[in-house]
Amino acid sequence: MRHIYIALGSNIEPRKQYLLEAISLLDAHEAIMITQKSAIYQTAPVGYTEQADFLNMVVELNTSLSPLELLDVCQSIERKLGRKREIRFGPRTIDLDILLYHDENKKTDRLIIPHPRMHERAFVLIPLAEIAPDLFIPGWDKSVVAMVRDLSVKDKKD
Ligand SMILES: Nc1nc2nc(S)n(CCO)c2c(=O)[nH]1
Repeated sequence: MRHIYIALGSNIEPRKQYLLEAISLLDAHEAIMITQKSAIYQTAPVGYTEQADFLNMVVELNTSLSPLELLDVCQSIERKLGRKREIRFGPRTIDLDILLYHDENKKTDRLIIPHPRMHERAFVLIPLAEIAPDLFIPGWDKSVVAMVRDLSVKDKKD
């Protein structure tokens, strides 16, 4: 089965509501079907640390949309939920990042898949391992996968 994974994040209240609304907007799209949702994890900000904690999660979906068509839908949901791109890595109402699109590799000025920073982000890897424990991620060794899978059990928030 071919799968697509999207990471979601929010650190402007009401964070959980923004996550749930984004998922419902994705699932309401006629060409998108959400097939799995991770738990929601509260995570300390990485990169730009002078901001509030995030709520993060990952969803698995199937779609007939192309990667760029899916990106257009994600960006329209971000706009609809009030995403303002003031500070590049700053606070946001909602963030939707395409992580993996089947086994496609794509590098354009709009979209790079697999997501170029997913391998260094526990706030992505832990929810992803929770819903796709057997996913083979190039560049990962088994010990990392086992550690991340253990963490995903311990750190679930709800
Ligand atoms: N914990 C955490 N830190 C982050 N830093 C940035 S930028 N972001 C936005 C990622 O696109 C996050 C995030 O979603 N979660």
